[in-house]
Amino acid sequence: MTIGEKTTTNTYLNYINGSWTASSSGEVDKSTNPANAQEIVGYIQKSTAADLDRAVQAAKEAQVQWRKLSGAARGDYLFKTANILEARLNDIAETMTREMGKSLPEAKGETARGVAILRYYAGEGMRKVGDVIPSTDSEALMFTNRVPLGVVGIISPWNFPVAIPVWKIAPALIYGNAVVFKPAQETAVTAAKVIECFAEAGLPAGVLNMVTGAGSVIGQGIIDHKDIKGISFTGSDQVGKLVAQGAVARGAKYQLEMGGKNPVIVAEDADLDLAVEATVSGGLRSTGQKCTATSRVIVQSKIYDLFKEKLLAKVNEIKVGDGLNSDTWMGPCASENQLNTVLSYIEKGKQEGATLLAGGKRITGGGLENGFYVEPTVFENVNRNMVIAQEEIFGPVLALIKVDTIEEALEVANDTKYGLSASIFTQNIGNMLSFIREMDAGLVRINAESAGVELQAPFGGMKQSSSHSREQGQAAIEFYTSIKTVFVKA
Ligand SMILES: NC(=O)C1=CN([C@@H]2O[C@H](COP(=O)(O)OP(=O)(O)OC[C@H]3O[C@@H](n4cnc5c(N)ncnc54)[C@H](O)[C@@H]3O)[C@@H](O)[C@H]2O)C=CC1
Ligand SMILES: O=C(O)CCC(=O)C(=O)O
Repeated sequence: MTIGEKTTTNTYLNYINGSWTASSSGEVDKSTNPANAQEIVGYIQKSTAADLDRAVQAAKEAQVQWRKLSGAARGDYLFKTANILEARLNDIAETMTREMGKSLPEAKGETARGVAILRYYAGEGMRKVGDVIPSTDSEALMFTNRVPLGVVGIISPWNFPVAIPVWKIAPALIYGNAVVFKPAQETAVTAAKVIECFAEAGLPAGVLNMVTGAGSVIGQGIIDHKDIKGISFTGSDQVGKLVAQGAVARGAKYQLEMGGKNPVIVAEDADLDLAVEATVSGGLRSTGQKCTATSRVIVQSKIYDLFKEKLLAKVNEIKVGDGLNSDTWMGPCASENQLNTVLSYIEKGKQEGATLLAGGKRITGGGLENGFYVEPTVFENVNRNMVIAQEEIFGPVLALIKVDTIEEALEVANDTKYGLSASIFTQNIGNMLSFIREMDAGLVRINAESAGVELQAPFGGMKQSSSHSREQGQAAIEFYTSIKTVFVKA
C-alpha cells in the first residue's frame, strides 16, 4: 500500500516512510474485544527491531526537510488531519470501544478531543518561539530561538488510544520533529486508523511512522535507539522507570506520565450531590482506567454517613455492559490482565480488613460472560496504609477514608508516592486556599472531578506521577524543542 491508501482488510500494517508495510517477522498479533473476547477487532503487526530501525532511518531523513518548513506550513498538515479525523469520528470511536471497552459516548468525546488538539497545535505553528533578551553589550542583539530535537519516539498506553497519541504527535510535528510512534498493542487498530488520517492529509513520507509490537521489543528498541533524541511515554510506573534509565544512559531527552492515586476530599460544607456525582464520574467512568481517576474518597466524619448513602445509591444505579449499547454507563476492563489485576486488589482490600460496601466481583451473568466485566466497587474502613489506599488499581474501585478535619484530610491526601490530580468539594474559601497551597498534585481541582484535562493547559504530575515535565498546551514546547540562545554582533 502507498501513502493515502486505507487499510481495508482487518490486518493492519506498520506505517513506515509513507507506506503501509508488513513486519519483517511475518507475524501478527490479534486485537480482541474486551466486551466479548471471542471477537477479533483486527490483526496487527508483531514487529521486529529491523522494522523499527527502518522507521527511525526514514524519520531521520525526512526530518531534514520537515524542520525547514515554516510553522504555518506544518500547521496546514495538522489542520487537514483534524478535518479527516473529524469526518471519521464515528468509525474511529466505535473501533476504540470495540478494542478497549470504554462507552461509545466517551470514545466519541475522546476522538473529538483529538480533533481539537490537532487544531490547537496547528495554530501553534504561528505563535512565537523565543524572546529578545537585553544584552549588556549595547551593540549586540541577543534572543532565544527553539529548534526541534530531531527524531522523537512516542510510546503510548491503551486507555486513551486517540487523545494521548495525538497530544504527543501533534506538538512533536509542529515544532519540526519527525516521529516514530509505538502504540499499545491492545489498541493498535485504533492507532492505525488515526495514522491513516495523517497519511491522507499528505504528510511527507517518513515524517510520521508507526511500528506496532511488543513493548519489550519495539518500546525497548525506542529507548535504546541512538538516533531517537527524545522519548515521550505514558503508561505504568515500572516501564516509565525503564524509559528514564535508558534515556539517561545515552543522553536522550525523556518525558514520563505515569500513575496516580488521586484523592477527592469531601468537606462537611460540600454540596454533597455534586460531590457524589463527581466521585462517581471521576472514579468509575472508563471503568476507572484513567491516570487521573479518583480512587481515594476522603470524607469528613460529620457528613460521612449521608455522603456514603448517596454515593451507594448512585453506584448501585450504574449499568455495566458492552460500551456499544446505548444504555451502558460502564464498559468492561480493557483486558483479561487488567481484570485480574483489579480482582486481586479487591481481594487484597478484603484481606487487609477493609469493608466491602458495593460490588467486588467479576460479572459473568446477563450475557456478559465472554467479557472482562467487574462490578463497580466501594470499600470503607480503609486506612491510609492499606495497599488499596497506596497503589494504583486502574479499575472501578473507590476507597472511603473517614477523617475529622481538613488538615487531616490533606495529610492523608498527600500520603502516597503519587501526585497527579486531586479534588476538593467545599464552599469554604479557607479550605480551598489550603488545598491549593498544600496539595502536592500537578492538577488541583475545586468542586470538579479529578479526571478530565483541558487540552490548552499544562498536564502532568508531581512526585512519582511524572518526570516533572508537563504535556499539552504551550507547555509541550519545553519537551519537543531545545532552546538556542543567539548572540549577534555586527
Ligand atoms: N498513566 C496511565 O495513563 C496509564 C497507566 N497504566 C498503568 O499500568 C498498568 C499496566 O498497564 P500496561 O498496559 O501493562 O502498561 P505498560 O506501561 O506496560 O504499557 C504502556 C506502553 O509501554 C509499552 N511497553 C511495555 N513494556 C515496555 C518496555 N520494556 N519498554 C518500553 N516500552 C514498553 C507498552 O507496549 C505500551 O505501549 C495499569 O494497570 C495501570 O496501573 C497503564 C496505562 C496507562
Ligand atoms: O483525565 C483525562 O482526561 C486524561 C487522563 C490521562 O491522561 C490518562 O489516564 O492517561
